[in-house]
Amino acid sequence: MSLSPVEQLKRLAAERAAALVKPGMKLGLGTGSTAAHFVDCVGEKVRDGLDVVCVPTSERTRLQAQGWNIKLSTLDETPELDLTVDGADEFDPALRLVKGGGGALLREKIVASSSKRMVVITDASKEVKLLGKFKLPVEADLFGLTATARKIEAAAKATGCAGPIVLRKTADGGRFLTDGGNAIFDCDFGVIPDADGLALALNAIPGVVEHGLFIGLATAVIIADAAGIRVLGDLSA
Ligand SMILES: O=C(CO)[C@H](O)[C@H](O)COP(=O)(O)O
Repeated sequence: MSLSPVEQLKRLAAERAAALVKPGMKLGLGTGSTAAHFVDCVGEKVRDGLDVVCVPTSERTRLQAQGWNIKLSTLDETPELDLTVDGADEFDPALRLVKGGGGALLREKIVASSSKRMVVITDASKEVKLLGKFKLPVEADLFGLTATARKIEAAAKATGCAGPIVLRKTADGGRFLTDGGNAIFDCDFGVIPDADGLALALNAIPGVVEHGLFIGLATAVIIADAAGIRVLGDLSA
C-alpha cells in the first residue's frame, strides 16, 4: 500500500520508535493516526516472533492491536510500563504537549504516567514555540457542563488566555463521548502563555475529568521531516 508523503513521515517516526522496543517489554500503545503506525510496526515485529505485552489507550487501538495478535493487558494486570509511544497534536521545546484531538486524552495520560518513558512520534507540523495553535481538549463529566465550562473560562482568564469553548460533536452532529463516557470541550484559547499554570488551574476544577496539557510526561519527541529524523529529549531516559 502506498502512503501519502505525510503518512510516510509518520511511519518513519514510528519505525524509529519501534527500534526502541526490546523483547519482554511492557508497552503503552497510543491513539491516533501516527500512533497507529507504531501499532503496525509492533504488530509486524510480533508476527516475526517478538514477545511484548501492550496496554492500549483506546478501544480503537485495542481493536487494531488485536488484529495483529499483539498480547494485550490492562493497567490493573500490568500497572508499570517500560515505554509508551503516542502521537500529539502539538509539542513545544520543553516537551510539553497538547493531546486529545482523537478524544483519548484521559487513558493516554493514565498510561503515559504509568510508564518509565513516553516517546512522542510526530511529523514536523506539530512543532510550536508556544502551545495553543491546536484547540485544547478538556474532558468533562456530563454533570453540570455549563458550570464546568464557566470554570474553565475563569481558569484560562486567570492564566492569561481566553477564547471560545465548544462542546465537541460527532460527524453526524451528536455529542462526542470519550471511551469513558465523558464530553470534550475544545478550547480555542490561542497562545497559552502559562501552560503549567493553566494545567494546575484545570486540575482544580471538579467537573474536569482531564485536560490535554501533558506536562512533564514526554521524555523524548521523534520528529520526522523531509530531512529525516530529529530527536528532542533523551530516547534512553
Ligand atoms: O492525542 C491524541 C488522541 O487523543 C493523538 O495522539 C493526537 O490527536 C494526534 O493524532 P494524529 O497522530 O492522528 O495527528
